[in-house]
Amino acid sequence: MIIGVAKEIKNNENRVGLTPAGAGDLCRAGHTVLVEHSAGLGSGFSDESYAKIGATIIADKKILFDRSEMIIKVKEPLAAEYDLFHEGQILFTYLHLAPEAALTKALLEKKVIGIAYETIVGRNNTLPLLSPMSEVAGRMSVQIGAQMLEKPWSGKGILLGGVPGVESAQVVIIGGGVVGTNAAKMAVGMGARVTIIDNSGDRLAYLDDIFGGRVTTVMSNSYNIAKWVEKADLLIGAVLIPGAKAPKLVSEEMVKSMEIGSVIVDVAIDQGGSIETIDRVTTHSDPTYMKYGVVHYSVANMPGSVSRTSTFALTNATLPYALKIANKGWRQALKDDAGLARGLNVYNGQVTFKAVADDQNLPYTPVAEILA
Ligand SMILES: NC(=O)C1=CN([C@@H]2O[C@H](COP(=O)(O)OP(=O)(O)OC[C@H]3O[C@@H](n4cnc5c(N)ncnc54)[C@H](O)[C@@H]3O)[C@@H](O)[C@H]2O)C=CC1
Ligand SMILES: CC(=O)C(=O)O
Repeated sequence: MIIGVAKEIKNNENRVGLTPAGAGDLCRAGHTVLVEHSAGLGSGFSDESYAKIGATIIADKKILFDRSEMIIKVKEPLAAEYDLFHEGQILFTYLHLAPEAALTKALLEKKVIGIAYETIVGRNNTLPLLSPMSEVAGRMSVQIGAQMLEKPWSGKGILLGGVPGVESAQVVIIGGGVVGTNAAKMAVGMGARVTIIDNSGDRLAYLDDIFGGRVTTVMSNSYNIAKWVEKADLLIGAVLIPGAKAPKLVSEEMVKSMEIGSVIVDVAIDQGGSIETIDRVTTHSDPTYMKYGVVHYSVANMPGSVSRTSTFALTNATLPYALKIANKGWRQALKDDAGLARGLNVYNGQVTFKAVADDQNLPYTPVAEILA
């Protein structure tokens, strides 16, 4: 198969879809790997490092897209990229289609085979291609939140861990999955008081166990959320209903109840955001805005700024799937792996992921029908 690794164009998106080692594995399996000129630079990989393992460097983005049977990316395509795709081309990347009507329309019109990293399911119902970036973003959410609480960033001027004789900050995390657990690890490590809110009793029991009483666990309902949002110095949004728009769990009134200079980091922004006052996606170059005196941070590609760590972690997870798709062809690979089949979001002008179809009022075609 001819596989194209495209250079990312999103603001400060420094990751790349494959490391040279990953590209090398695909070349050794007999595939042709085309890498867009300078695609790896943001993650510290030169064109030469890809050329050395047998990949071909392509200077022109359009030629790369025209020649490739499968495009491997990191982020969902932006408007400037829509026209580059062609019918029957496989797109293997994060897609986050539920809140992105224009992108969905473009992929349907182009009849792209869109396999989304974030909806592929692994053993025990895990999300193996989302998890590594959720680990990164969860950890980052606390270091970013800690900085935003500093006065020069319009925060209330408090240190997350406090000091002896002065109380530490209250961190409230809504969603105790991969992002939430990693955020809690960092916040506990920095000495903050930490509360995790989730709607799964099993998950809360697990978190209570692993943190050994160093976090408070709370069942998710609007009463509890309102109570804890009011107390939060740093509020982290980390909920997910796979493939669907994030539920808006924190209302405008709840945000108004927060103290001036408190901080919200809504990691769930890539699925549309879980906080009512998060009304825009921000960028690494302009990451925050103020509403009701509260700092709002809503960057949808947080791991893009710690690109070297993230690119290694992402390729570790995606490569086995990329190899399956390339070796067997997409159809057989999906037939052989029901979890990979859950990644198919669009095919030949049809939406094949139910939550995306429901959120966008579009007709839904089950993957089983496509594979029959
Ligand atoms: N902004 C960024 O750069 C990044 C964003 N993300 C996003 O972060 C979000 C969270 O991802 P993960 O932690 O991997 O998902 P996950 O599936 O591991 O965890 C989600 C948690 O939310 C909980 N949940 C669902 N509905 C809830 C409700 N009504 N109340 C409370 N909890 C609820 C679930 O029980 C689960 O524990 C996703 O939208 C993901 O795409 C991930 C990486 C980077
Ligand atoms: C998960 C995701 O959207 C990201 O890593 O950017």
